[in-house]
Amino acid sequence: EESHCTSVAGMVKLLDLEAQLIDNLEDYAVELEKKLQTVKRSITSLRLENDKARGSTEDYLSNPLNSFSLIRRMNRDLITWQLYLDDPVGLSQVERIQELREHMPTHTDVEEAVTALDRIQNTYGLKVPEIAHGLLNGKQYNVSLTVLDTYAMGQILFDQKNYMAAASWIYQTVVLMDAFSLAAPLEISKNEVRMVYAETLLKLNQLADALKVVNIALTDNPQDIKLLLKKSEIETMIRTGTNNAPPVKAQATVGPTAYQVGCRGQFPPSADSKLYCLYNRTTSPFLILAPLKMELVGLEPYMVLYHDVLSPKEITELQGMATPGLKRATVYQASSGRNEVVKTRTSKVAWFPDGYNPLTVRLNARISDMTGFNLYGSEMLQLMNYGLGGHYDQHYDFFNNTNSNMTAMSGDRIATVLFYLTDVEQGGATVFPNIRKAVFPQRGSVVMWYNLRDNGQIDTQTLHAACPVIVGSKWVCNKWIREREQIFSRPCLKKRM
Ligand SMILES: O=C(O)CCC(=O)C(=O)O
Ligand SMILES: [Fe+2]
Repeated sequence: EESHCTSVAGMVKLLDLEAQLIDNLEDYAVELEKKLQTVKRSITSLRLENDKARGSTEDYLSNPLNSFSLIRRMNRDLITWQLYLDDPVGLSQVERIQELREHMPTHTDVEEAVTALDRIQNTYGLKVPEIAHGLLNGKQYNVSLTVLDTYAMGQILFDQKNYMAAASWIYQTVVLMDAFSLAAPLEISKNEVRMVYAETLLKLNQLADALKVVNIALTDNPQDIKLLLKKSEIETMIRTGTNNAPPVKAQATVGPTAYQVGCRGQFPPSADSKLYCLYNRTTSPFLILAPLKMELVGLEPYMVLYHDVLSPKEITELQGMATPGLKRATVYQASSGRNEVVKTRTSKVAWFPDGYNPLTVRLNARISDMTGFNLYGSEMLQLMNYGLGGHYDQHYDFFNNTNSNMTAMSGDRIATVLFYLTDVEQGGATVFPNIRKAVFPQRGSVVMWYNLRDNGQIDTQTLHAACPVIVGSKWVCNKWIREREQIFSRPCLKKRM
């Protein structure tokens, strides 16, 4: 599975593909036009001859040449016409669509895109009508959804049994239908949508509302059998107090979770006076020559932010290196002992060995300078690009030492270094809900934190997540540093727990 929507860079080729589809449709129109012109031209000359004859039928037919010609064309030409009309237009274009379909997004891609948009809505507490009109998290964009978009959202959320969300999107579709006129073959009927809306309300046990919707539809189409049947079905349900839908849980009215608050940029600013900014000239000798702007973000866990670490040229080179090889990111699953594609991490990644090229060598040297860690035995550099609503749900980067096959060689992930290659217009923060810290991507900056405590134990305060991107193409470069090589630079300290 290609999983198109999980990286912005990976979706670029879709636009190219769409252009090919449009060209193909145009070729089809040209073919159709040619045939149409042929038919029209023949009609003119045929009618001319026929009119002339009918002006003086006897005279016309007395001439042997006329009557011969009439007999001949009504037999032989007619057969030719029949064959011509029967010959399908644009078969090669129809075949071309079939070929192109292989590279097109699948139903699974659409489902993933629906889930992503729903995720953006939930995480940031957005309203469906606002999204539909291009108002995203308080910012108006010059783009809006069509009724086909909102209808697909509703239908697929319905199929996923997310009836609450489905109802909002289908209601939005009913509302939008007054303003939209769809052209064949893509038109949908208002009745069909109302019927689906009623069906969704039934799933939510809102019988009276469902009946109202059916009644409104009936005023437009009093004779519609399906609607009449639905009406009596709902009336029976109301009378007998039965509904085959399972009871719905009341929508929780609790406020946003700490994670959601963080994603929305609503954690209070830190009042800790031990947190400050400085030029780091000490972590490694190189920093005496080239000190780095450092901001202490937190002490437990230790977390720092470096600014202006990557140059625009380096960023462009990194993106260029990664783009052709981007693959859906995976997560280590303890249950299977393998790395697997999961719904909780939607991005694409490309891995680069330390000595891949001069840039990776330089980058790794810079990581050592910033952290004081020896990277021998650490994991490869990961270059990641997030896509539509791309995120990484709350997780820890450490394996936890019970997991011996991943940690046997080089130990656990003592620290994480995360470079931000791009600014993200909206969303996409890295959030630490337990310590109530959120780091928003800034092109060229780096966040680094310790996943293990001084005594080598895992630090559960490092729980973190990549919030869904709302608008932007979020690129990060990640390095997971392993603990074994740090035995002398950061020995386990028994006394501090
Ligand atoms: O992209 C981010 O903001 C965080 C990524 C992350 O946590 C990870 O890759 O482990
Ligand atoms: Fe992480």
